[in-house]
Amino acid sequence: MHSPKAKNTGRRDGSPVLGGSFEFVSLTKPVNRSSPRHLLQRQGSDPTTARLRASESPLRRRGSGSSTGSASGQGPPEEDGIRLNPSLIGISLSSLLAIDLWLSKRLSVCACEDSSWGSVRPLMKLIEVSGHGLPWLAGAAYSLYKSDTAAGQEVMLNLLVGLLLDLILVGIVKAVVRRRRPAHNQMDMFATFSVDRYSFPSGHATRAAMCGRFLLAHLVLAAPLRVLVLLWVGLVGLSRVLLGRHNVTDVLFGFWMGYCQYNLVEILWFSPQTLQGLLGHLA
Ligand SMILES: CC(C)=CCC/C(C)=C/COP(=O)(O)O
Repeated sequence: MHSPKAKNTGRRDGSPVLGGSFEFVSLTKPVNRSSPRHLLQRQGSDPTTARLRASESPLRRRGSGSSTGSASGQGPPEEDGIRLNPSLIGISLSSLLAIDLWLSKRLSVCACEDSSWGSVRPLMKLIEVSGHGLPWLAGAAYSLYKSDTAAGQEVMLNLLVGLLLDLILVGIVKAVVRRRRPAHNQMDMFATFSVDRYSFPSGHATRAAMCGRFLLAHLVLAAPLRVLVLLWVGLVGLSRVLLGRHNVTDVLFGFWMGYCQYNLVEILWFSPQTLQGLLGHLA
């Protein structure tokens, strides 16, 4: 009788031949072997997923010098064994990541002057400046200084608070997640912080979403101007991907985060009384 563990008579590349005997691999227990076949399974049988894991995983990037066990012939460590169990969430996440990378690469048509839409790059960079933190901070501070009504000062002060909060929160998430910017990005942005070498989430997208909501809620704008604000928010997000600065998920998460940040600004809202109290404490 054939044993399920009978010698593999598959092809040289490790794939089984129809009619030959098959080896059964436990999906519930880590396999402690390091044959090329199992290494392939560990990377994901789909070559795209395998490549993605190698290029995306921070563990692999940061710990390239660390032993995975397989290279030293000791077999994969426990952690790798766990990856053998393909959960639905795991598969969905890697598929989403694969689509994200593929789509982002396809859409990065202004990543450099030689790209297919390279001539539009200056316009995209102009949109980038319109969503940069510096002009927004300077604009809000100037408006606060120039405003001669209490209501105007209150709104501008809270916009300033929101912008600072945005810089801090985005900085924290970028430093924690540490997702590198796409390889095709040219790092030629002006005035960046060190965390801005990371791409998740897009700071421009969070700012655009938060400021967009802020403007719509606190400025009395005619309908065409409201549409323009929404259009600007969308264009800032799109330009991040077209310029090759971000992957699509960086921008989508950025929009969501910026949307939530506005809620936080509303919760923290500084009234003139709170402000006077704070200033009184400081004086
Ligand atoms: C120097 C100041 C005040 C802000 C930096 C703004 C900036 C360059 C953010 C990076 O945005 P992305 O994450 O969208 O590339």
